[in-house]
Amino acid sequence: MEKTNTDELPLAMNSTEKQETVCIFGTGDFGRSLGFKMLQCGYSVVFGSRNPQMSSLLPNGADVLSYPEAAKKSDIIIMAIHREHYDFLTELTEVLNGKILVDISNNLKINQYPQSNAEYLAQLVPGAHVVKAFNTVSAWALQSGALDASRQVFVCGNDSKAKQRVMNMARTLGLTPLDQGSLMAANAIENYPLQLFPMWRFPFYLSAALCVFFFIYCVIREVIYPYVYEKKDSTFRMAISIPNRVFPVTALILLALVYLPGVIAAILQLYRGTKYHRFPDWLDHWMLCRKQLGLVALGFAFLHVIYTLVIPIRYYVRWRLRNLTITQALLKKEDPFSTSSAWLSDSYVALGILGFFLFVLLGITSLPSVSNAVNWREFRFVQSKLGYLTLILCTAHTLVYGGKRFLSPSILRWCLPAAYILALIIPCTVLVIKFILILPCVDKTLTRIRQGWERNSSYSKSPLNGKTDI
Ligand SMILES: Cc1cc2nc3c(=O)[nH]c(=O)nc-3n(C[C@H](O)[C@H](O)[C@H](O)COP(=O)(O)OP(=O)(O)OC[C@H]3O[C@@H](n4cnc5c(N)ncnc54)[C@H](O)[C@@H]3O)c2cc1C
Ligand SMILES: NC(=O)C1=CN([C@@H]2O[C@H](COP(=O)(O)OP(=O)(O)OC[C@H]3O[C@@H](n4cnc5c(N)ncnc54)[C@H](OP(=O)(O)O)[C@@H]3O)[C@@H](O)[C@H]2O)C=CC1
Ligand code: HEM
Ligand SMILES: [Fe+3]
Repeated sequence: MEKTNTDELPLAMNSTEKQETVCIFGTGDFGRSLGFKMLQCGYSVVFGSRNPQMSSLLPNGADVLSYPEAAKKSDIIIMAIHREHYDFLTELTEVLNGKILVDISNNLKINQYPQSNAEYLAQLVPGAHVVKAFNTVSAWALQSGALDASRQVFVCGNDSKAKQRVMNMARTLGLTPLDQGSLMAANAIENYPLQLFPMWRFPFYLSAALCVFFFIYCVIREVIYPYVYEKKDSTFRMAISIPNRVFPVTALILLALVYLPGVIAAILQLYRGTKYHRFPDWLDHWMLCRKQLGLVALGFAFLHVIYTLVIPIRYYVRWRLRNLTITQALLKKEDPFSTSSAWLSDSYVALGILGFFLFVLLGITSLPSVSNAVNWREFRFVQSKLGYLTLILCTAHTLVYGGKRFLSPSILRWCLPAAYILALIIPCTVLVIKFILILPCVDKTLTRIRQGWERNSSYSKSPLNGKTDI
């Protein structure tokens, strides 16, 4: 067998091999935790410190030397120091020449400095190979082993051999390295741990805006309008009746907004006749947060279901039923049974239940443990095909709920239609466009565009590239 190259180190080190020595600059929280983990994983660790004698609490088995002495012991040095203290490294440029310097630092604010910490380090020590890594792992998690949320390590650097070594080291520590390219990516990697739920922000604000809008809308229609015309106090509706309109309406609109970018993208591709043009930024961003939009929608659907379950125990509902019965008894008048009403009522509830079941299924498949267990086709089947079926069922649930009242002018109050009519606009639009997109003639063109065919390109017509299917 050939000699093992350290650049392609196996996942765990072979016990017959000499232990690889890693130097860690800084004996603070992160340096100590990383050193402890590295010793556990079979590395030999040398710390560099300003006061080698004073350093306490260091893991057993690690050596502590002065910074220049420690640097000499290893060709890979982890900088567990804050950026603000990097300047002393300029005095060590000679000993650091040709070494791999791993920058693990984070800042306190996004884009705090014009230059990323890793690029600044590379500028301070031009002879070294700087690799950015480990900044998304917390010192606490490294020591306690609770790495659930932070097993991923983003790595970038200009020297691919140096980067490979750091990635192998991450794997040996039980982490998952993700190559992010050259050192130019360091800025994004440094900003990453400072972001607060970036993908959730748009769905969160959007759903909050929808809720506020529909709440005010329903209060105007169902509280202020009866008060103005009948002097009736309906404020109690704000506790259950109105939320049970606002939440399902928001859920339905958000669900439709999950599938709207897909149809907009398809229309753009058809219009441009190619898939090789970038989508506008807003569409890209929207596509990327569909999962979060969908999960927020599921949350609102859950609220609707819970609010619906309590309808029979509400005082107002029981009072109305009792009164209706007594009035009918007094008048000796009976409502005839209406089969069509029974059908309408049962159908809309059944459609709601089936829609909710598929909605939950979509939510379950988005759990990483489930989505990792299905292949790409299965995932797409559930998310795309069953997703559309969910949208159809929920839209039908609302349409049938509207039923006969739909077109009657009595549901307009101050010219305002019922909230569910507004809620149906986007879902119906998405479903109609989707229906047009899956018509065989349109679908065929779209499929060809998505396979790389271009309407206005002489390249795609060339028999040489094998795409002669025009
Ligand atoms: C509760 C819930 C949970 C969700 N969880 C997730 C999740 O975990 N992950 C996630 O990504 N989304 C998730 N979503 C969002 C959504 O279900 C998916 O993004 C879904 O794939 C969107 O479907 P689409 O048909 O619009 O997809 P798109 O991928 O945008 O496709 C649009 C159409 O183009 C076709 N198409 C797309 N790309 C190609 C191609 N390269 N070649 C040929 N045809 C193509 C498809 O067949 C489809 O008909 C979730 C939604 C909900 C409601
Ligand atoms: N703590 C964490 O969870 C994480 C930290 N990081 C990053 O790791 C780096 C270190 O963080 P952390 O260990 O928490 O910080 P600490 O303040 O605990 O440790 C920093 C160490 O830097 C050394 N140092 C070198 N020069 C100086 C100087 N002039 N003044 C002060 N200290 C100096 C010191 O070691 P000595 O006294 O031995 O010289 C000190 O212990 C930071 O860049 C941080 O962003 C990244 C991810 C997570
Ligand atoms: C177990 C599943 C479900 C049941 C039992 C159910 C039941 C109901 C009931 C009883 C109503 C009438 C409420 C009222 O009279 O005020 C209603 C309305 C409505 N439902 Fe559902 N539903 C379910 C799931 C869903 C889902 C998943 C959605 C969509 C995301 C949805 C969207 C709506 C909408 C938009 C309305 C109209 C709200 C209004 O303006 O009053 N429902 N549902
Ligand atoms: Fe080199």
